[in-house]
Amino acid sequence: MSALLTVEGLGISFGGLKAVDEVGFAVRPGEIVSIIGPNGAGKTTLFNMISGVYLPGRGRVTLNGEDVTGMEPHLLAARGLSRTFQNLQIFQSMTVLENVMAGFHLKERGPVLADLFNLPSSRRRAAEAASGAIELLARVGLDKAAGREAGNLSYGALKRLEIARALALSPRILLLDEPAAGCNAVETEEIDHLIAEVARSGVAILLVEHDMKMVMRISNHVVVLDHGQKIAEGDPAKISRDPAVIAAYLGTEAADAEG
Ligand SMILES: Nc1ncnc2c1ncn2[C@@H]1O[C@H](COP(=O)(O)OP(=O)(O)OP(=O)(O)O)[C@@H](O)[C@H]1O
Repeated sequence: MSALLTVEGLGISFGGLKAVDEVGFAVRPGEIVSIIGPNGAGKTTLFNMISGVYLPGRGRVTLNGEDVTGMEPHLLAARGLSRTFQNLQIFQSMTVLENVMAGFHLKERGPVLADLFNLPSSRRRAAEAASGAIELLARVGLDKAAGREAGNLSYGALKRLEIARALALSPRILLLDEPAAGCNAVETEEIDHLIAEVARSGVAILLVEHDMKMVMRISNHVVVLDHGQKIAEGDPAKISRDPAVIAAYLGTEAADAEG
């Protein structure tokens, strides 16, 4: 199957530092691709360039055959690219249902006047968003929590809520920034299953994650960064025995031990 997302020669510098340097890879529909690497390797910066948060200094991002390099996040969302963030961006005082409905409203962007005057078209959209949101909550195992205030959920449930909200945009590709960070083993496994189920439905997944066991369990393909450069890529089995990858991680541990 041809690639949905293609990244070619992508790079950015901050001052004199090449935070990401000439990185390229591709993601196909239904595939789970993970970006790994030691702290400061450039993973989040790469994500930020792909999702329109940073303007790349060099290179190209192609989504479904269209050059989308440097395109703003809402325009990327309209083209089927949705993302979550490392630090949860949930509205804590809103209900679980309202949080997912907010995702639908991002997609719809209905006429403001219709909403202001509470016209039938606006009420219909709200009803559709509510039923769509409940379906999504069932998919992530949170339908019974629909009426609860989001701030009262466990951390793992909040992470799943964030994925539900990203899915409200009906993405073709979902970028997940550390979806299991801060989760215990049971919560991580629930997120594992959810990501695998979303991929099986045909959505491409691009993941940044520190939990190496999770990465090796669920990824079809792994891209390894170190000091902004791609040092390896391949399936999990190949990556786990790649000498350059082992050296990059051991180098970090040695530095940590010295510090
Ligand atoms: N906005 C910025 N301004 C200056 N330097 C930055 C900026 N963002 C990132 N950097 C630097 O770019 C490099 C890559 O950082 P990045 O956060 O992308 O790494 P990472 O692999 O995501 O790390 P971690 O695993 O710790 O999240 C680091 O040296 C970082 O200090």
